[in-house]
Amino acid sequence: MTQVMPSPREIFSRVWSGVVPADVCEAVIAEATGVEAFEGTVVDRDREGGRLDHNIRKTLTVGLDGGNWASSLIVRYADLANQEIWNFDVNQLESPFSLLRYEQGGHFDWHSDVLREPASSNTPFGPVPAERKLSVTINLSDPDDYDGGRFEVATPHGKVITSPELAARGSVVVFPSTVVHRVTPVTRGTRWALVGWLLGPQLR
Ligand SMILES: O=C(O)CCC(=O)C(=O)O
Ligand SMILES: [Fe+2]
Repeated sequence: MTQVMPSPREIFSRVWSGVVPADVCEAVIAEATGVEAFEGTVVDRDREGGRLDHNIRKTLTVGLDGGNWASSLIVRYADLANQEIWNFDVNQLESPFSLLRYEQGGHFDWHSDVLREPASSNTPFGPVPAERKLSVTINLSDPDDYDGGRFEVATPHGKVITSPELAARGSVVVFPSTVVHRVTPVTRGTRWALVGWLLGPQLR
């Protein structure tokens, strides 16, 4: 029987289980030390910087500059997944990227990450509007340190995909930024995640 390869459009995420060593996860979390965390906002077309809405999102964010060493983790896995599956035209990491902390009750309801960035002149394409095309999450916490806080993806047909292998500390998930996803409420402890987005010229 011949196997029919799925279209990249039918592949909603690429997961690596436990690939980032625990001491590296610790070192990433330590980047938050002494940096002020701000409450994550949700997109509001009428308000620059978005708005707070704890029904949709309750996270604490530390912004890390694109030059921070941890960016190489995001870029590496985005690049691997992109070569393997989607082959999107991406050319830069959004800066700053995010170190997220979910305390008890922290969650991030169903959303996509699509965001049109203002025209930027530091791309090889000159001053073109950039779009988020690939999203990356790295699970930095030990699964023993929290309950809940599961990352899930929804397909366009409404099927929810939970990847149990993502629970292992140091697991990575890469997905097209258009893919709808969520993080279920943390019911105990603290969950840390490193999150970043690869940008590219506007889709046309
Ligand atoms: O915490 C996560 O794993 C995902 C966070 C997220 O979806 C986002 O920041 O857009
Ligand atoms: Fe997201």
